[in-house]
Amino acid sequence: MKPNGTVLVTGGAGYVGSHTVVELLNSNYSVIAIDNLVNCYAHKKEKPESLKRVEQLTGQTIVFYDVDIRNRQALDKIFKSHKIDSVIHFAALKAVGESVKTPLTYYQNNIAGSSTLFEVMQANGVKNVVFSSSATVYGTPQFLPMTEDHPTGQNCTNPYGKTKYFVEEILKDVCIADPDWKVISLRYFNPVGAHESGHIGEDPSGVPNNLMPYISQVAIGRREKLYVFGDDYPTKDGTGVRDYIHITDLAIGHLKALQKMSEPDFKGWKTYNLGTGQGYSVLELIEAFSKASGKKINYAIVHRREGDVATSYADPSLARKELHWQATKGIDEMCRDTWKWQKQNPNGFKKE
Ligand SMILES: NC(=O)c1ccc[n+]([C@@H]2O[C@H](COP(=O)([O-])OP(=O)(O)OC[C@H]3O[C@@H](n4cnc5c(N)ncnc54)[C@H](O)[C@@H]3O)[C@@H](O)[C@H]2O)c1
Ligand SMILES: CC(=O)N[C@H]1[C@@H](OP(=O)(O)OP(=O)(O)OC[C@H]2O[C@@H](n3ccc(=O)[nH]c3=O)[C@H](O)[C@@H]2O)O[C@H](CO)[C@H](O)[C@@H]1O
Repeated sequence: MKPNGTVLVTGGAGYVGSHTVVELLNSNYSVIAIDNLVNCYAHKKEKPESLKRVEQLTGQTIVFYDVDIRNRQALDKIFKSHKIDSVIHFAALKAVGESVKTPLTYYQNNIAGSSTLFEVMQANGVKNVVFSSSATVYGTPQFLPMTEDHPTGQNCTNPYGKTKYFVEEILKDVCIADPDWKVISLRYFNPVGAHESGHIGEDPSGVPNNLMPYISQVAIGRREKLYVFGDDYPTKDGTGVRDYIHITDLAIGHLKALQKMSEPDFKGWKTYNLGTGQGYSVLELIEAFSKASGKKINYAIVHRREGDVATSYADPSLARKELHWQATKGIDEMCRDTWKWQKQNPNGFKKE
């Protein structure tokens, strides 16, 4: 075991999980990753490709279990076979549109799955957890920039967003019932980019729902053009404005949360925004990506996407003050690293 202890990472083979595992290994944590492979690529059920790449990058080994967080017995066995100090809980389904069509699948996976995980943790005396939440819990912004005390839950327009809100509420109640629990919920704004090596990155299956991977697939020639969802918003150029954050900055935020929870006076439930505090429009992102890649990004303006807001960006000052965390990478690095990953892996993790 390494000096900083052992972290169980659920959903460790996914986009945010794999980048966080790199930073954990590089910072003297031992890692046990679990994933049910529902949204990551594994050749013939071997260790997921993302984690194999993380092992190559770090020169270290990751203990991996192909386990679903809803499988109580399998989880319990893992907790009984290792001395686990903390959990970082990424495992979830995350496609907004899909969640509207199949809400029960989302509630089952994200809420029942999380509550099973917390029960097994409690039974095994592991009571430290960092939870992957999202700015989506704020719903339509009532003021900007959004601080952590912005109301949550009221305007969550889709089941995915509600699962994040409900799991936060569950964790608050767990902390009230048992003061030994230490919980940090990190509300991510818009994670983009890739590890600077280009070895790991975001690998959406099918047509990307999110802007950055879509732009990047246009640049590499996998898609003909980007559809810009609306240019009539009350923003600088009429297109939607978001707070994009580099995935490595986001990953480091999880290490800062673990450090915070290890302080002797830390107790209960806390939440922090992870964003840069800076908003960029769709057209600005297209321009930055064009510059980084040297490619023209073809696009067409189409109607607004249902459920989208005009502008969303964080007030990240609480994380700066209390976690001593601050985003260090700007939009040019986000585009540069996305492009490096895309160029080196035109088909993502799956070699075709
Ligand atoms: N990427 C974003 O834009 C974003 C923004 C805000 C919040 N989040 C949250 O961060 C977390 C990680 O997101 P990501 O972008 O890495 O997604 P991802 O899909 O790349 O990673 C999630 C991983 O969890 C696994 N998984 C899903 N359900 C599981 C289950 N029942 N048991 C075990 N493994 C399971 C998937 O196979 C996948 O590898 C999620 O909770 C997501 O909701 C992501
Ligand atoms: C409604 C929705 O899906 N919300 C999710 C999406 O938020 P966001 O809608 O903030 O992220 P996104 O990357 O889907 O869109 C960013 C901006 O790009 C625009 N855009 C996006 C794709 C595209 O093909 N064309 C285009 O114009 C979109 O209208 C928005 O103004 O992703 C977040 C994580 O990063 C969260 O998971 C949100 O819950």
